Amino acid sequence: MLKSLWDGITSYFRTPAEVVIFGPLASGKKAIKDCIAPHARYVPQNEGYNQSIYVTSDIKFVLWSQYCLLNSRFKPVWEEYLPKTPAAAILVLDVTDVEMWGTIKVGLRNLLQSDNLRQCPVLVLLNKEDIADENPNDPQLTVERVQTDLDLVALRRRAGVRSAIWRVSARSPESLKPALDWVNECIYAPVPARQ
Ligand SMILES: Nc1nc2c(ncn2[C@@H]2O[C@H](COP(=O)(O)OP(=O)(O)OP(=O)(O)O)[C@@H](O)[C@H]2O)c(=O)[nH]1
Repeated sequence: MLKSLWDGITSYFRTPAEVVIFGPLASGKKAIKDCIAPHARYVPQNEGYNQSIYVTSDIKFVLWSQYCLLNSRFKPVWEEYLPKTPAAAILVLDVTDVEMWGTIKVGLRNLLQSDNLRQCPVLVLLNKEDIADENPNDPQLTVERVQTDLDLVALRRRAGVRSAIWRVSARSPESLKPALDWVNECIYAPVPARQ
């Protein structure tokens, strides 16, 4: 009883870890957030930039849609509105949206290399694998292609950050288990990034 009261008090004063979930429109960011933290509370925002915030007692989720990600002229916006030192960044892509990929990959690579995200762990989720599996002959993104186009290996080597990439489905919580373990580890057992 005393311990849970103490845990409650300390979590009230603790600064929540910030997790950025970003990606193109309708790729499944909210669905993924709902799998990670179904009871997180929505915090209404006054300003736009397609940002939504949800909080639990120890994590603040910042969800960003495509609007600002496509073009590096929005760099001042990323720099101002993205958390400065997020505990983890989760890029959610629709694995079936190959057409969109050609347009957004450069913007996303630049964003990952921005000062805000360059040194934080990056998890890429190729979401909606259930649809891709039902239509195996339709074009779909591969782990290798996304990894290469985003230069994830180079990013990891340069900044010493952790990165991972998985195909998942927000409709199948089992497929998300390794990804969620990874996020937990980033938040609760962080490895300091190289300067
Ligand atoms: N089949 C399938 N549908 C999914 C999956 N994930 C999300 N969806 C659906 O895709 C649509 C968009 O999902 P959201 O979670 O709202 O996507 P979002 O990226 O938060 O959307 P915006 O905030 O509008 O950019 C919804 O109809 C979801 O039910 C998935 O893994 N499989």
